[in-house]
Amino acid sequence: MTSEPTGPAVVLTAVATEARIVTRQLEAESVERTPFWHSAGRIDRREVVVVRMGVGPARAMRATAWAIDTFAPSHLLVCGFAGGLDPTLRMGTVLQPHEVHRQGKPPIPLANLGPTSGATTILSRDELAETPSEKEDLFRRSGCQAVDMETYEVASVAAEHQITPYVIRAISDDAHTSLDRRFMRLVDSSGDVRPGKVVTLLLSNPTSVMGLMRLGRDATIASDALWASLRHTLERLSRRPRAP
Ligand SMILES: C[C@H]1O[C@@H](n2cnc3c(N)ncnc32)[C@H](O)[C@@H]1O
Repeated sequence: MTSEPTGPAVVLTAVATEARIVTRQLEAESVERTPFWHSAGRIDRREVVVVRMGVGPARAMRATAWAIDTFAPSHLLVCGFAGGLDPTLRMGTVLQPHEVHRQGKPPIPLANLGPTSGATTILSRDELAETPSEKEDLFRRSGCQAVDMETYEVASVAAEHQITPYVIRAISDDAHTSLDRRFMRLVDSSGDVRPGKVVTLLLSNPTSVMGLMRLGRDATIASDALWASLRHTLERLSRRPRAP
């Protein structure tokens, strides 16, 4: 039996929109921008640090190593969006996968709060899964219900420190939806929206406003569901040290 770790719960996010879902609920004490944007404070009296890793596996590895070294977290959580691969999953569905997969590597188990309805797995890859046919193909080959770009690296770095992360992801683009690459360029590598790029896109392609509005609506549905699930998880964590 190890003694209960005293550090904060660290919530790892990729893009600014994901971080904001948590920071707007945080009684924040501090915000720092380097080496990774992070905000420390309290949610329901629990110490929480929200870290913005940026998008993709390389940043996820560096941010996870840095967060573990810096905060000695009592719990590590990954919170954000995912693409749906299973065609029955709808926009805003929240998943707490029990295992993360990556092509050519062994699956890594994830922490779970008690029995969940059905075993869910998530696939991490280097790129976005953009079109319905690409998602269908990934679903057939991997069997995973959802896809993202950071969870595998977070879990593998955490495992080196004997930590098993909790992963909470909401479907922001389901298996029937195409993600428009132009919209992803509106976000820089550290997960910030680039306002200049938004204006350029709208001027060069006025119809893109429809896509932007849909993206905004989908993100709102997913955000509300994600926060509800994260809060519930944080409440239940208080009775458990780290992870099984
Ligand atoms: C865009 C951000 O949200 C996650 N994400 C959301 N949708 C997808 C998708 N279709 N493919 C891959 N990653 C996705 C990634 O993890 C990334 O950080």
